[in-house]
Amino acid sequence: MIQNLLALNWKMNKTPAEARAWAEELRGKLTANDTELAVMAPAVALASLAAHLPPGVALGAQDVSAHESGAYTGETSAAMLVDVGAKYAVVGHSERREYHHESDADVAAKARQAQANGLVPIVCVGEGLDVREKGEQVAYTLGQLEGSLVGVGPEVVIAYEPVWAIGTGKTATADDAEELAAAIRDALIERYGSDADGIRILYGGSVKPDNIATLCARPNVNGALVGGASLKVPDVIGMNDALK
Ligand SMILES: O=C[C@H](O)COP(=O)(O)O
Repeated sequence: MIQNLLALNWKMNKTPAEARAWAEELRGKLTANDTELAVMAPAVALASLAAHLPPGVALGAQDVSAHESGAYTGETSAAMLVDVGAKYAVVGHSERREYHHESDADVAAKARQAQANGLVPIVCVGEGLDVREKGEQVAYTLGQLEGSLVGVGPEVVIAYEPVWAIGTGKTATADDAEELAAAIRDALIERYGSDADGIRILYGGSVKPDNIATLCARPNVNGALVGGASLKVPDVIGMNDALK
């Protein structure tokens, strides 16, 4: 049995003070279940969250540099993220791929750097609407996965996020999510053999308290990467409770 991961991606929302208020509101409201909860916060809010998150809630970054250290203005290294208490780093989110032109090779380099420093990369893949309309979502997503995992070990989380479902209110059906998650699982088994058994595959794209249970009930979907619904504590409690 793979433990579900509820990964909250705040994107570019919440100042450190707002992050602290969110963490304090969450305290005492979380009921124990078998789901791991993790917050992917803006880099400047990580220290504040590390000090105020309820025990057991993990911390993550939304990106990480592909470089160890040095003259890379504006970047944050994996070692810095580990030092501030992060366990996870999202890499290859579709917004990074689109707005920052990150290639699969860039994503793989970031994932390798994360792993080299003890961070677990959450590698994002998923097709756009044009690909989906042509029915080529499986081949496209597996191609992205292959390129994004070059040299990357099995200590990884995969997030399948169809771009057409992100922030649009359009959710993939549970069948859509499972189709891709099962294909991703097969590719991971081919790549890692039995080491792939525990790899979590998340679904992301307009996940909310009222659809998360259905999406994550499928055998190959082991949690969710949530954007919009991660910002308000009652929604987070609702999603966490729905995964019981
Ligand atoms: O990282 C999260 C995804 O981009 C999904 O965002 P969303 O839940 O706002 O659709």
